[in-house]
Amino acid sequence: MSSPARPAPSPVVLLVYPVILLLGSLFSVISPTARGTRSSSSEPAAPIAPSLAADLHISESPANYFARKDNIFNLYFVKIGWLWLTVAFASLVLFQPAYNLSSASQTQREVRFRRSLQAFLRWCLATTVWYLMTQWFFGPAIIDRSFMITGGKCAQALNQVAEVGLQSPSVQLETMFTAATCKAAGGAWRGGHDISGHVFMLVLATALLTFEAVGAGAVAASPSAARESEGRERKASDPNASSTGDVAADSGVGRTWSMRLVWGVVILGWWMLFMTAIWFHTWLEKWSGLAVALSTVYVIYILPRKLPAWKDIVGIPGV
Ligand SMILES: CCCCCCCCCCCCCCCC(=O)SCCNC(=O)CCNC(=O)[C@H](O)C(C)(C)COP(=O)(O)O
Ligand SMILES: Nc1ncnc2c1ncn2[C@@H]1O[C@H](COP(=O)(O)O)[C@@H](OP(=O)(O)O)[C@H]1O
Repeated sequence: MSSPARPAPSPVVLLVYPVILLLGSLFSVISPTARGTRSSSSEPAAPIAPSLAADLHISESPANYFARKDNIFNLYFVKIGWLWLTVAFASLVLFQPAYNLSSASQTQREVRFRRSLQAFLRWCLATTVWYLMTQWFFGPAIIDRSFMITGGKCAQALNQVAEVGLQSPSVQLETMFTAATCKAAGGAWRGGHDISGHVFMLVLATALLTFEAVGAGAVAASPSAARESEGRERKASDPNASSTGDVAADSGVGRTWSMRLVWGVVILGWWMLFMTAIWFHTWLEKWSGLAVALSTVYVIYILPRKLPAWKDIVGIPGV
């Protein structure tokens, strides 16, 4: 039997994302530093080009540490952001009582096993969308494909190929079909609509962790979970049950630190989203990244509340 529905975050919490983007974009327009950086471009100031940061060589003369592409948080947090999300997500499933199979009754085990499977399924769904959008979609990722479909190309690299007169330029050009290969070849990825991968990934990862953490946290705070931990404490005070006591103590530490890890990733993710909103991309590119991420969140976390058949498959965190 599954537990009764618990308070889950209202979809209204998702408003935090447009608010962050709005504040960041407004700051980028109002702040003399941000405007000064942008106006130093040889490109027209408006509309801000998709490859603005690349064109401005921001990392070479940063107006602000967070405007540098090589800032430590970008390199070791956002650029491997899905790994951070995965570790934080896994820590919830491993250490939160909502999922913990040890010292649980048979019925609790069944509920928790189902919850764990559904949590894994939600992670798989989100990972598949992330992967198709940013890494691979039967070749270049969807973000790269949409950029090219809207007229974007690898500008300088194309010129170089033409100037040097390479024997088979078409072969060269085929390798310029992603932003990464284009930039690696010294080209400029410009001309089309470049959905912000950072906005997409940061919104999806932080929203997902928020929904999961609130769901798991609600179970830990519910009366039935409290009764369980009381039971564990009684066993722990029993000298014949010392090993059970160790498990209870371990899970207490794990539970606390998994939540700290999750909220640490979420808060840093929100901060980096704010930085992206200030220093990178056009308004439209930020909003399109946001729209794709929120649509994914809607399907995985909001739709199951309205569609029982879908809820039976993907579940609701903590239910
Ligand atoms: C039709 C069938 C499709 C099947 C698809 C299945 C997908 C399965 C994928 C399995 C992958 C497992 C992932 C495991 C988790 C990881 O840890 S991946 C390794 C860490 N890598 C990252 O976190 C990369 C994150 N970075 C990005 O996504 C991008 O850099 C960016 C932040 C979006 C920015 O992109 P830029 O190009 O720098 O602008
Ligand atoms: N918050 C941030 N901090 C540093 N660099 C950022 C950033 N947000 C976006 N960028 C950089 O801006 C470019 C476009 O990002 P995206 O399309 O993913 O939103 C990427 O450059 P590189 O691809 O040259 O690293 C990315 O690293």
